[in-house]
Amino acid sequence: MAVTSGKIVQNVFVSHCCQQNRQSSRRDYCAPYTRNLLPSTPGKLTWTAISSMQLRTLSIPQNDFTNRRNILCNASASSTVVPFLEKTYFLRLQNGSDIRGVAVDGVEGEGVNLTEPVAEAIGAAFAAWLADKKQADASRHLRVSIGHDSRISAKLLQNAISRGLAGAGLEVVLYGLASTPAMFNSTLTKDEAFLCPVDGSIMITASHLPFNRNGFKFFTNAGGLGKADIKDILERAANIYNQFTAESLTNSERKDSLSIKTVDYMSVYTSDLVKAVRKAAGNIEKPLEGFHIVVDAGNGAGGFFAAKVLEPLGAITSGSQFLEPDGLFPNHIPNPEDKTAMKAITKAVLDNKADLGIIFDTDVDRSAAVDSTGREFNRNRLIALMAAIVLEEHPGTTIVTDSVTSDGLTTFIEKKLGGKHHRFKRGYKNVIDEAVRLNSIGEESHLAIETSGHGALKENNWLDDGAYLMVKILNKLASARASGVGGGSNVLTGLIDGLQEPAFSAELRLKIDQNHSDLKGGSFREYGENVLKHLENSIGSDPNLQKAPVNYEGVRVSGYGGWFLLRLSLHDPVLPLNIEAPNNEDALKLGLTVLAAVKEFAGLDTSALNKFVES
Ligand SMILES: O=P(O)(O)OC[C@H]1O[C@H](O)[C@H](O)[C@@H](O)[C@@H]1O
Repeated sequence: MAVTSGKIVQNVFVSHCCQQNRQSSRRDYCAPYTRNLLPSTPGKLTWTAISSMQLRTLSIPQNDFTNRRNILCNASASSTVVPFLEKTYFLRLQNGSDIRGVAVDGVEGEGVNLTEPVAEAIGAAFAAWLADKKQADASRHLRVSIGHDSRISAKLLQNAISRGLAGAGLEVVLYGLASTPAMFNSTLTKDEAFLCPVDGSIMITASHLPFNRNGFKFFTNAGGLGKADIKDILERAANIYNQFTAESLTNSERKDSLSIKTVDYMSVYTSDLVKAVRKAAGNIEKPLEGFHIVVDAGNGAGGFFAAKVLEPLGAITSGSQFLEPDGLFPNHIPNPEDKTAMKAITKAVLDNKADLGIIFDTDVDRSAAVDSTGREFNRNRLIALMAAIVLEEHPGTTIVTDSVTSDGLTTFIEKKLGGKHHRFKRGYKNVIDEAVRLNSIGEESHLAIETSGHGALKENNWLDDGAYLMVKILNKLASARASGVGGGSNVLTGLIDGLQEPAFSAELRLKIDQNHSDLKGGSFREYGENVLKHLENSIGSDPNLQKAPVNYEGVRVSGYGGWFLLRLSLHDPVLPLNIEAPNNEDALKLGLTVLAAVKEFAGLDTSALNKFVES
């Protein structure tokens, strides 16, 4: 079964797809949606068909529309069109500090908006942004690396974005199937044989999202680009796109002169991981000899970890699963936050009587592990484990985490490990930036980590790297072995002894209906903020509840031996509600408190919470 967020519908192709209604200011026309499932011809733009699903009714002022080039209505192998697109179309592709969109047709209600010409314009826009940033003059050719995960739209988007970059005079280096952290790493690696360091890097991925989505993450040696940079790039892309002509997109002379090279960079990245474990074990060649470690890559890009990292270190990897890239993700969503995914790796560990299981998300910036008894090291437990490892190396250091971490984790970090827990906001970029900020004002921090499985260490240039988190765990196994401590993954399990875990823990996601009249035309964010304000006011007078004295996101409240946090999702029109409590009854009391406060907001879908309190 493919991973989808909606129903898969059959593609229906039509040849007469477009009716230009010159009398109307609302027009049905062929949006520039390409049929992305066809094999790509590098360097060639081919619009072969447009599906009926891709017909859009967009509100375009008549003049703007007619001032643009002709819209060809018979989609066929020879017809290429470049319809005008509003700037808002591009800005809607922004997802926090990433670009994300629908790249593949086939899910009902999700029309393709990340097309090849849009990707080409984004490539050219990144080129212009980078040139400004690096203040490069025309004599210096900037170099950009491009990698991708296993998604079926990867190659088409890679070719399109490469054309945009190379067409702007940059040197493009293709890495093929790669991980997001490897891409950032390529801006730091000093090895001219591999054309490194690059000035900028792009990962084509939509992380753990369904198969039809895709997107871009951008890096320079200063780290991942932030929200303001992405907005800037998308605004530039809109201008560039609207200057494209069908001829400029298909000009083969221009394409032949582009500088696009291919390099096996993943071999550099993986050998760095191998070296890190060997070094930590006292320069032993095979420090994991005899350990049986199974990997589940969920058919994403992380399959390399078994053959290129674990095996050279001496580990047995038989029983590893879903290592082959398959962009339809036929086995489970590659995401350590997903229950089915965690069940799959746990089963693999138990079935194979392995010492350890390791699981990654699609682009390998999230990870989790499972010990030999099937106990999961994910969410708060993964943070506790990493905090224990890092605090052994850096006593007293501050551990920065996301906002949905448990009270038990704070007690563990502060009372058992002697560190400081700084619970910040959700979002890997937020926690990393906060850790960097703390260091800059003199508060030492060595670890920024989320319950989602994202994590970054100061020693690793604050690279958000799921594979490196696992390397730290492997180091612990290897060094315990080197110092004569046996027992496989017991050494890891022992590190989180004393972590208190709630009997009840749940996350409910309450959707905001953006079209609801209660929003009065305002944004979902504004509406969500109002819900939060109302909740905050309503709990003020309840003696059973205490607002968290320090809180950076949403409304976090303790009471009935547990806590809840209601906050706005980073990207979606959703208010995620986390509840932890010592038992179901107390969890219910917390749920009822929230429900009483939010039920009057008609634009908020509280059905998940209703269901919870009724059950
Ligand atoms: O706010 P949410 O909807 O829970 O999403 C939060 C998540 O968004 C993205 O996936 C980010 O990459 C994660 O770092 C973050 O944890």
